[in-house]
Amino acid sequence: MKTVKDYIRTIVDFPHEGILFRDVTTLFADPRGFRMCVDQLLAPYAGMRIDKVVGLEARGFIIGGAVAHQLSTGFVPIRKKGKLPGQTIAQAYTLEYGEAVVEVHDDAMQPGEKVLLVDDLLATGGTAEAGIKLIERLGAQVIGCAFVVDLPDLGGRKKLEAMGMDVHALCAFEGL
Ligand SMILES: O=P(O)(O)OC[C@H]1O[C@H](OP(=O)(O)OP(=O)(O)O)[C@H](O)[C@@H]1O
Ligand SMILES: Nc1ncnc2[nH]cnc12
Repeated sequence: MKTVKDYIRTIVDFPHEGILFRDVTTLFADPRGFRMCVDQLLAPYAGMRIDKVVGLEARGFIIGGAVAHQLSTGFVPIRKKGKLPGQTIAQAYTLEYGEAVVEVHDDAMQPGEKVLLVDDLLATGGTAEAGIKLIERLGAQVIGCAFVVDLPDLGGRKKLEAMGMDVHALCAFEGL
């Protein structure tokens, strides 16, 4: 039987030379693959209190919406700067290939709420770290960080675990 990893395609030299881009669109496009992905992302959190699922732009929205629907929770987007219409708080971060700022609506989570953070891929962990900081600045608590892909050589898992986070990933690719 195919695994989640089997559905993920690798594109060489995208978006820059030297990057092996792990493309989850082929996983999301397959009905068995997408269901397997959502079910496996959720499995470790069975029976736990989760008030909100937070997804990181852009591919984290695809998974996060499906996960939130399955859990019957609300969904909150963390977006790149300038996209959210209401009052926001912002957090800067560095990426594998660049720098950026992410934002969340300042009323999107309440103090004490339990949050599951989801994204397609963990590389340096900069994006997820920025997301965690935004969630914590609103007084909510990250009970888990779930990813489809981990790139362990880029150190994201270690960074998040050093912050005390519980990290769950469905598969890993060695190398950059
Ligand atoms: O662990 P990091 O080094 O922070 O990298 C991981 C992030 O990079 C990718 O998003 P990207 O910033 O390319 O945005 P996109 O999903 O909008 O294309 C990926 O979807 C993660 O969000
Ligand atoms: N190698 C990679 N493949 C896909 N998305 C990424 N985001 C950061 N690094 C990536």
